[in-house]
Amino acid sequence: MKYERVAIVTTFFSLWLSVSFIHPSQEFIALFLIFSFGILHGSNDLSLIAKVNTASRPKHLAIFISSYVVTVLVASLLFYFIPVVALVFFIFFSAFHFGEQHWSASLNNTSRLNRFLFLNYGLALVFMLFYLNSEATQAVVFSLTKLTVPKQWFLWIFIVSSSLWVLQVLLLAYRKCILLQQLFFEIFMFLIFAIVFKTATLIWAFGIYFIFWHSIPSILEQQSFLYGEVSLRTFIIYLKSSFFIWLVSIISIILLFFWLEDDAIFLPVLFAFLGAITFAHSFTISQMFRLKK
Ligand SMILES: CC1=C(/C=C/C(C)=C/C=C/C(C)=C/C=O)C(C)(C)CCC1
Repeated sequence: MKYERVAIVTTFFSLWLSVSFIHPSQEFIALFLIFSFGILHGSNDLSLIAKVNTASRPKHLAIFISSYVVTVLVASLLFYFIPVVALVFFIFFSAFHFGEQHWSASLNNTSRLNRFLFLNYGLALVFMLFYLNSEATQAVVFSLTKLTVPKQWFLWIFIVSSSLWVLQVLLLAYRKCILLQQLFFEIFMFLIFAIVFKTATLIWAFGIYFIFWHSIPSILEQQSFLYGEVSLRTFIIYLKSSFFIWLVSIISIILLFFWLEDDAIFLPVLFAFLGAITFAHSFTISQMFRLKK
């Protein structure tokens, strides 16, 4: 069965969970999924880097790995010293990264226009989530930056970016690069996401998209890129090869949690942590898609 169908059924099931479970349970399931599948999908980057650089010399690989580590360090420092700048970059990178993963089956990532579509799709999705959970988002952003972002900003960025991605897909359909049905399907899915985002709490709403529409498809894509097929056998190889980095990430988050005396800033710090690893991760995944085409 195509994974997309599984994701649709799971999304409806998550919607049912959103109405039947009260807040702490939604938060608990979301954090469990983010820590398991969410962190896992970014834990195999070193194998991807090694595969992307197979043709090159070990020196090239070493430079690539060092720049990965430096990017994570610089991003962490940026979150600590200039959180506003870090957050803006983080949202843009994440939006592009979500869009690229979402459209990877239908569009290549070498065309500038397609890359602009990925960015607008991701921005529309992320800002729809923020707008429909504006108070909770404002609270997390405030703890990170000490700034209150007006709710209207979320709405305007959503309106502009969603109009742009719909227009671009219409253009692609006109040029016969994409079927018009796909546009209807994507708009339909956006409406489903809007219902989910409105019904669930911020973290559960984010978790539903991040896990079922981003992390799991990304793991499947990485399995096929690294080991040539998607099967239980290659999933076990994937698990083994990402286990160490996954464990280090989880231990770091747990240490951070105990180190922070104030529980209220755990969520902002978790997002800053995700942010620090997102820059290098999204770059690695882009390289993977580039090579796959
Ligand atoms: C939901 C949410 C935020 C954004 C989170 C994002 C955009 C996460 C992206 C993670 C990625 C791309 C991980 C790696 O693949 C903010 C702005 C922190 C504020 C409050 C709630």
